[in-house]
Amino acid sequence: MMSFIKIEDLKVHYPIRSGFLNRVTDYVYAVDGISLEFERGKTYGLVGESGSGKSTIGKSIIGLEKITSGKIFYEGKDVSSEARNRRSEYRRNVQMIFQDAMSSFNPKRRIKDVLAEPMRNFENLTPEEETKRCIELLEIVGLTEDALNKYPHEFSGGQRQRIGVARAVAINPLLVIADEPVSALDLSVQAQVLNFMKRIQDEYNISYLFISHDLGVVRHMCDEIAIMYRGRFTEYGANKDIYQNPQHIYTRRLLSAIPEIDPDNREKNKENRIRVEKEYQENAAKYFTEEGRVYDLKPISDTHKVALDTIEPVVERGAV
Ligand SMILES: Nc1ncnc2c1ncn2[C@@H]1O[C@H](COP(=O)(O)OP(=O)(O)OP(=O)(O)O)[C@@H](O)[C@H]1O
Repeated sequence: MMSFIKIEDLKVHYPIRSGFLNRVTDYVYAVDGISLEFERGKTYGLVGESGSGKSTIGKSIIGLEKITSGKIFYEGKDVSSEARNRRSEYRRNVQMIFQDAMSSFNPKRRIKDVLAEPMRNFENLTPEEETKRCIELLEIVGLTEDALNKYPHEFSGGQRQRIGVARAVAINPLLVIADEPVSALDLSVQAQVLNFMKRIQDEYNISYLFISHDLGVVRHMCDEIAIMYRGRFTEYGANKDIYQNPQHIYTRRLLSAIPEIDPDNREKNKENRIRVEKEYQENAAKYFTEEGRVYDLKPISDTHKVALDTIEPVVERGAV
């Protein structure tokens, strides 16, 4: 299948300023050379600990963050500079769901206006058509028409997140970036929101870039998964490969840290964790540079899966 969006060697380096003259003294290599392709109807997971650069990737794709270098292609066309233009064709097709819909919605606007905003920006609908579409969207995410005239604070966290999902798909985009869409919700509500996301995906053939630090949720949602560490992918592959046959020591370490629910397996799990941690401590030098950054990874197959023997030390760092 052909990809419709292609990210090529994306870098976002933030300058760190210090001293009396406020000079740039160093950079945060928030995103440090990642490549990714999106196909229709698939879910791509970005996992990694806090600060690994997940949100920065999402924000760069949707044009909220200025990219330092690299390119974004949409249907084969270089849109790297268009990504920041909120009215561009590319931006119409890329929407976002934030972690906390409450803070991303204007509290003084009714749900109808929240939902209709993307339609007003990109489509010429009559007021009747607009209302009809809003009601349809609410129904898809399990809410009723009477929500239209209410304000964001009148809804629970889960309901607001569902409204966020409805808003993101209001104009039928190709890609929705979901940055920790359920992390702020109770477990039972999480499942509900995730199920709505899946249903909408089936209905509209949407692709998701699903950003999360929760490996359980990612396993449930994603077809392909990238494991991030300090701005780079340590490993990228199909869900099954990542969970059943992780190649990189960092991936194995992350997976071994998932709490074991089944009491029968708890002891085995603990032993595994100790073994992986020992392996990690002994071998980290092979996989990370002295500054703790990941060595360059060479894609070896269609799914870009990383094999350890292809990891080579980086000789020269590409600074900004
Ligand atoms: N505007 C900024 N200026 C300077 N540094 C920044 C800026 N935004 C992010 N960073 C830094 O870039 C790195 C990556 O941040 P990012 O938010 O992308 O990580 P993340 O993996 O999404 O983490 P989290 O899960 O905590 O959201 C972090 O070290 C962060 O401190």
